[in-house]
Amino acid sequence: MNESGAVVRVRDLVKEHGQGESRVRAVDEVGLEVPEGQMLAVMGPSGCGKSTLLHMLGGLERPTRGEVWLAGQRIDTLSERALARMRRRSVGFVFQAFHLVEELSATENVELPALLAGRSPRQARRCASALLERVGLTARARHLPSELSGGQRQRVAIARALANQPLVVLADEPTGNLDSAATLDILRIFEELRSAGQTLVIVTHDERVAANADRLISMRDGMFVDDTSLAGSHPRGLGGLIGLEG
Ligand SMILES: Nc1ncnc2c1ncn2[C@@H]1O[C@H](COP(=O)(O)OP(=O)(O)OP(=O)(O)O)[C@@H](O)[C@H]1O
Repeated sequence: MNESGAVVRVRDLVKEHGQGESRVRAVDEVGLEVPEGQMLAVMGPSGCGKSTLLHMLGGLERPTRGEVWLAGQRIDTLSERALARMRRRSVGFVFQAFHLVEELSATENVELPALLAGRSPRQARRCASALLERVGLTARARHLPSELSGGQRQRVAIARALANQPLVVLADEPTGNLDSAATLDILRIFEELRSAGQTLVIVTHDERVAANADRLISMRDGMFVDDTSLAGSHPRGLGGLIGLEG
């Protein structure tokens, strides 16, 4: 956290891809503060710069110009090594295509980031088992990703993103590959995380995902064209959202 109370803070952020004639400004002079515990949804037409923004927030891409701060630490100027360490410890990523390790079971996929962060095998196993229970997948813990449905895979990916108790979860189209029922499961998990005070930034094309957020930013041509608070439009801390076993 910094003095403004923001977990994520960016200033005058610009990202240009390519060179010369083919140069594209994907993010154009953007400023943003995400307070602790906020669930922020980012929407906008394809190619408007949503993923590029998310990647910069999590240190997966460096800005062309501007600053990115995570919990009071400036991250865009870190060395590659320090940046990788920061990502491992402080950011949980969830992608549309899941990106699970196909050779590892659900449990092993969730254990991996905990082990990489230096936890003992026993601690990592305990953490994975608690997280898989949290996303309703205890009964599938030994299954390989290929033996799971899309919704179940994404639930494993969310458990993995939470393994190191990240400062922020960054999700890029988390329901983009899922049917309605699986989308609802993911929404319930995000709601549960929000109630627990987890800071989340979710890039989505899905109105239902956006409607569940505290705040909605609309992007166009690399810029923010709208920033609306949705807090109060739905109750916080909805009970009975567990029971996702399946
Ligand atoms: N590595 C890259 N090299 C060149 N151009 C890129 C690269 N990544 C993104 N772009 C361009 O930057 C712009 C923003 O892309 P970005 O993927 O951030 O958009 P998006 O809003 O996430 O789109 P979508 O909703 O389709 O995922 C696009 O014009 C895209 O073609």
